[in-house]
Amino acid sequence: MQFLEVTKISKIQQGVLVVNEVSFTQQPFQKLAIAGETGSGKSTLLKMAGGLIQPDSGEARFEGVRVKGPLEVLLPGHPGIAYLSQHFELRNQYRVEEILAYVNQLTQESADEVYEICRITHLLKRRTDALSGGEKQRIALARLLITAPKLLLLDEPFSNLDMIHKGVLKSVIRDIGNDLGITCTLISHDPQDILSWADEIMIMKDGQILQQGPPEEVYLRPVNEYAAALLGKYNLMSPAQARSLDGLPDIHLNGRYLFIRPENFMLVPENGHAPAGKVKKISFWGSYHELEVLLPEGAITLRATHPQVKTGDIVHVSVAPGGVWYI
Ligand SMILES: Nc1ncnc2c1ncn2[C@@H]1O[C@H](COP(=O)(O)OP(=O)(O)OP(=O)(O)O)[C@@H](O)[C@H]1O
Repeated sequence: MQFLEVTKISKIQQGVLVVNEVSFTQQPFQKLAIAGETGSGKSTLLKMAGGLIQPDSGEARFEGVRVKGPLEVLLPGHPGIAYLSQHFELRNQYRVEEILAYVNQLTQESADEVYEICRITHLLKRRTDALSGGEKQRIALARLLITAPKLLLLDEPFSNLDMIHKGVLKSVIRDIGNDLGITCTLISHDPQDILSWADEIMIMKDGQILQQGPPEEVYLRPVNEYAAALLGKYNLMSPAQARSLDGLPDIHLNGRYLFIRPENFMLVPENGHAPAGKVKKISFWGSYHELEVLLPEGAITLRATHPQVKTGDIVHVSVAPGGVWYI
């Protein structure tokens, strides 16, 4: 029996097939992230998995039992599955502790642990109209967690949060998995949110799963340019442009496009093999610099920490072992 098993699930919205026969499974404690361009069907898929949207065909099974859609139950949703929407609402004019007490299904001790994990203990006496967006988000999350779900579906939880609140929420989500033993599924546009967190990434396009695999695999070996672009900057060199790299280890001019992430190019001393190029542009990104280097057959983007070069310099480049993929 699978923890969550979605089989050939589909949804038509206003005549458009927005989720198209999608199947996937999730194991207990497996951190699953879903990425995809806006409108690719991520939310619709998760809501169907959580019993919040009625599928037109196919089904989701949670711990072996079919998840009923909203047309089949009085109160939409599944008691074991919590869904944190992008558009959550907290009722105004209440104190935080009142809102939480209303839904709490845990012992006070366990609820207090949830409040600690969600970093909201200091907010319990506050009124809900006296909270920042990030604080509201964490309270909405705590409110779901004290209903004792086994699976938590997080739909773009980081949107509209600044770096500080985002950092706090990321720690909260990590602790939810580790300390509360709740399995999480996360939708996010931002590669920084999912690459270091997920065990498995699912890339969606046009209502279907385009690629699925561990973060490193999806990041370094995308099936196409769309999947490549979702997870960060990249170089895609046509067979003609790739001739600039002829002679470097691991480079095979096989008529396909060469895919290389910027950090997999390296600046190296002249060695007779490494192609030379002129530094066209340097930009500072905090923990690294990004260089645009003009090779004989086209420009590449590479990342370097503390590069001792300036615009106009001639540099030599190589490719890190395992850093080349062919699309
Ligand atoms: N209730 C609805 N009625 C009509 N169309 C809908 C409805 N809900 C979603 N859609 C459409 O279905 C498609 C998929 O929407 P969905 O919200 O699942 O995508 P998404 O990948 O989560 O997008 P985003 O990242 O912008 O949230 C979109 O084209 C959207 O406009």
